[in-house]
Amino acid sequence: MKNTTLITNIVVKDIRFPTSRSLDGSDAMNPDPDYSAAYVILKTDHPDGLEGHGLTFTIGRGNELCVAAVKSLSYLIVGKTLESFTSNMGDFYRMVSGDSQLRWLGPEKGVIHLATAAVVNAVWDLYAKKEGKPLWKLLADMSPEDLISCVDFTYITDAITPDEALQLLKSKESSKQERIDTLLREGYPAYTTSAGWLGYSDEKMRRLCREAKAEGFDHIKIKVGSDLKDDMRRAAIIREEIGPDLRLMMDANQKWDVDEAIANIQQLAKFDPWWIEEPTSPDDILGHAKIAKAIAPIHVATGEHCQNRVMFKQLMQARAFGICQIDSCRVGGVNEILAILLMAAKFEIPVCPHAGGVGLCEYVQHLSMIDYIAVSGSLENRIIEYVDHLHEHFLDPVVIKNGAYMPPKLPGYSIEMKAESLESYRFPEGKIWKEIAKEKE
Ligand SMILES: C[C@H](O)[C@@H](O)[C@@H](O)[C@H](O)C(=O)O
Ligand SMILES: [Mg+2]
Repeated sequence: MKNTTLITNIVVKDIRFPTSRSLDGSDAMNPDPDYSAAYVILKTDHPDGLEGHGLTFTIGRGNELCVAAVKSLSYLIVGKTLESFTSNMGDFYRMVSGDSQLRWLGPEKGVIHLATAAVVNAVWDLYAKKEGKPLWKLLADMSPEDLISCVDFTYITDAITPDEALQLLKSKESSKQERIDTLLREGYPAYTTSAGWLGYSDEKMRRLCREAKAEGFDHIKIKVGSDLKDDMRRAAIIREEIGPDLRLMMDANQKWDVDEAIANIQQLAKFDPWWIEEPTSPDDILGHAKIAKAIAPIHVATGEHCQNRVMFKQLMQARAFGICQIDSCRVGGVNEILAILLMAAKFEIPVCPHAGGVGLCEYVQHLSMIDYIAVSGSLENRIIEYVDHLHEHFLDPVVIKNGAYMPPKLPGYSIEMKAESLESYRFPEGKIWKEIAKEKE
């Protein structure tokens, strides 16, 4: 029997969920998000019909641009074998992110990089399925040398060299099993954003806070950045519900200028936030550094719009944030995430992934788990975002127990959606969107 797997075709779908109707996911910058995915299926000649699935997250209009960008990248993938990629994952990443003509659209940022993430993650999903392991376990079973070979160190060697990274992984190697056992027993701690979306009424917020507490969450995030008076009022309600001991985080979704952020956070400080997220433009490294200095010991958190490892490097070098929020499909997929995890471990900055979107919880649980098992080796001040939306569309949805993510068991990257969901939510032809169009007529 041949043991190579040929990728015969890529299918790309524009999948959108009408979440703006219930204001799920709403924040000061994004008042009406429709959680969406440019969804990729790698078809293969594997006798069991193995497929690699991946997606990149957007919030509605423009999702078709990511779909088109995936189509542009597909010539790099189709007609090649999985094994030609997995024999050197670092070269594979450089090949996809470095195409001599497509690179002009980035490099490594914007729509082309979102599309890169969908494709790269689909290849990792296929790889993990072929090996019969969940992605976190596939990575956990790799030697330090193999993990390092997945990483593109281009432009980051001034922050971490391949040799330093290798030593870091080696120092954690002998104790990996203990941490795997901890995860299997207790899971990875989570926080919830589901109570604090900006569009929710006070009543709904109060009810969701109580539910979150009862479910075992001890960290809760709320949206701010609309109007300071209203932010203060909502923060007071939440504190009243959760009491003084639970940790409260605040997310401004890039609403403020630098000095405005400092002034507003100084007011909000009376509600004792643990971090303030995306206080200003995601591209403003020095602005974040100024804010971080002014508001300490409150931490600055950012990353969901941080476009690549080079930007993360600068945020770390400038001590511009205290919490690193990787996003599974904003940067170029698993390979680039590993680069960021390694830098964060070296700079001793906790990684708390962003997961407010469709499929992001399913993705990032694997990333935090590999961070704990093999890279940082720590759970201190580390917590994965959880949002309670759209999990029912996935074949292997996240399992939360007592406020913690339990390690996925099925092979792959947990991102495969049910066939019926892919059909019904296809934009604009799916049943759901046809109904919405009719209502509007
Ligand atoms: C539009 C989205 O729901 C965002 O509000 C969300 O990703 C958010 O920033 C988060 O931190 O989860
Ligand atoms: Mg956020």
